[in-house]
Amino acid sequence: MTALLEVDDLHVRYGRIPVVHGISFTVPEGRVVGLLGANGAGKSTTMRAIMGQRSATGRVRFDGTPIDSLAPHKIVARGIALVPEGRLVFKTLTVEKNLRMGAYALGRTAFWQAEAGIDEVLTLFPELKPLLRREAGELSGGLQQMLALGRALMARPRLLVLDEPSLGLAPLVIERIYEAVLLLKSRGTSILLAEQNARLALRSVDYAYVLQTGQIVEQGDSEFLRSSSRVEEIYLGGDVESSTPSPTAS
Ligand SMILES: Nc1ncnc2c1ncn2[C@@H]1O[C@H](COP(=O)(O)OP(=O)(O)OP(=O)(O)O)[C@@H](O)[C@H]1O
Repeated sequence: MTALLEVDDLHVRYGRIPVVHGISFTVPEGRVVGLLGANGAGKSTTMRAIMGQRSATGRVRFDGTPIDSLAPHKIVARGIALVPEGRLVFKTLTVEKNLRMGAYALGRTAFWQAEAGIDEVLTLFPELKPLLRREAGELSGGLQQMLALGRALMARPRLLVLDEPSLGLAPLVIERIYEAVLLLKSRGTSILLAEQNARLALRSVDYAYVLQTGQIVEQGDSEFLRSSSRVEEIYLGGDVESSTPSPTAS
């Protein structure tokens, strides 16, 4: 299968300190690929480097074309959208304006003609519909995460890069976010998903890479990784299968 995203020998430093040490991985078209790893493993740094937000060495190709020397807005325009860790919605703008801002990556006209995209996002997250005129900062963390995901989808990306979408959210909300990931997957959206919570991610990914202190230490399909002692050792100290989040209060 052709790789939509190819990352080859990526190195990233913060000042003099190297934090990503020559990692290589691919995201095939239409697949959900996980970057799993504990806190500080280098997942966000890798995603920021792909998006051109951190300088790095190595090669990043998207749809066969190098993107590693492009400015962030050009990378977005090529068809990659990032949902950053911590959501980062525009808190003082309304929900609707936030969504329109996502379409802005496609040009000024797209900002004003975003109705079809907004309708699609509301199909995915109907909970946002009554909140379109509310300021994003008034929303709960879960709704802000839905909005952040919706805003990224407004750019009609060919690749969605999701950084820890479950972070800090209650189990019921996490279920909703992952339902949406599975729906997007069923529609053929290609996704690169960073998750600290391996048990969650392994329910959605086709294939995943395990990062530990900036290096890939394990990779495989979800079935393989569920039974990997390496994954257990890194995250769980227990059974990957048996610990799915329970649907308690949000
Ligand atoms: N702005 C920064 N300046 C210096 N070091 C940083 C910076 N951001 C991250 N780091 C360091 O880089 C390493 C990788 O961090 P990164 O955020 O990429 O990890 P992560 O796997 O995404 O974890 P998390 O879930 O905490 O975001 C860590 O050691 C972290 O302390």
